[in-house]
Amino acid sequence: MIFSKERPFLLVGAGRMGGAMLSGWMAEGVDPSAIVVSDPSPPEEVRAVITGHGIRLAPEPPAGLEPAVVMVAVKPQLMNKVLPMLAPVVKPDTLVVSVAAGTPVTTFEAAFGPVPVARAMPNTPSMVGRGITGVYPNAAVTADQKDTVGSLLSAVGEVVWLETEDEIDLVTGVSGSGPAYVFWMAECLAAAGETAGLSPETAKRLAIATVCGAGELMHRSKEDPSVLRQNVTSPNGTTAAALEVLMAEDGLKPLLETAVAAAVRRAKELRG
Ligand SMILES: NC(=O)C1=CN([C@@H]2O[C@H](COP(=O)(O)OP(=O)(O)OC[C@H]3O[C@@H](n4cnc5c(N)ncnc54)[C@H](O)[C@@H]3O)[C@@H](O)[C@H]2O)C=CC1
Ligand SMILES: O=C(O)[C@@H]1CCC=N1
Repeated sequence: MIFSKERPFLLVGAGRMGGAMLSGWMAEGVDPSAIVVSDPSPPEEVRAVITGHGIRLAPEPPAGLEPAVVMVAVKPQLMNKVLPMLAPVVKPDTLVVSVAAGTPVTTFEAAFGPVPVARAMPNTPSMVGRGITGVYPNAAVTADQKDTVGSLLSAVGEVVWLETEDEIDLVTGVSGSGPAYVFWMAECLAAAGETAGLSPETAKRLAIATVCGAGELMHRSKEDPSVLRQNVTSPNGTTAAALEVLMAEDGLKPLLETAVAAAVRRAKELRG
């Protein structure tokens, strides 16, 4: 890692995403004394992680800090306010990592000069070591810095290096926002079970266990998801009956395509 107590890792914004990664890093044994968090009001559960590990917390980037890495994890709409506050601590060799949807590399270069910038798009399963992050580095990112970003992100899940910055918006639509689609599917499955006549508790329990179990099976199996699907589907059986609805021309596939396209479009709008 290129950061240390003297030249720390500064996390700016420890909310749902920043906090999820921080929790993941603590679980993986990253040195808490090499981390500084700047956030005026982190959520209670993230504050507990910060204080529990004795991580330095400040409402603003502490003056005089010379971070080796700054990770920006605030809302894209706050960039105008946060980047000028960060400018004094970003040194020419500070690696700036942004997880913000939309905000392009040029915004960071305009704020800090020709510094190394890596745009990353993680997701909240990073909290349990099962995230996936797409990363696009600008030309100024050194091999050591790339290694550090790769190690940090792979400590909390998988890493996909991207060839072009435009791909970040696509990653956002698929895996950045994707966990919410899966949670919604679990909610809908539970609601459908309730409509069918199960108690709310049982329907929810069945839906959650099914989504988690199918996810874990897909994770551990070497088979393609389509094979795992076929393994559930007896000819002329119950699954086939349900899949006929989900796989219809106006079924889940076009719906998800429309949903992902909406997320990608929103990511582009957030560029401002
Ligand atoms: N939540 C998610 O699943 C994902 C979020 N992202 C990106 O992460 C960024 C943050 O999103 P969330 O964590 O969901 O939002 P959030 O609202 O949960 O967290 C934002 C944090 O920023 C803090 N903050 C506000 N003003 C600040 C300032 N001046 N200096 C430092 N911190 C400040 C807030 O107190 C809060 O803790 C966004 O840009 C989003 O696009 C990226 C991938 C997934
Ligand atoms: O909803 C959002 O804008 C952020 C980016 C990806 C997930 N959450």
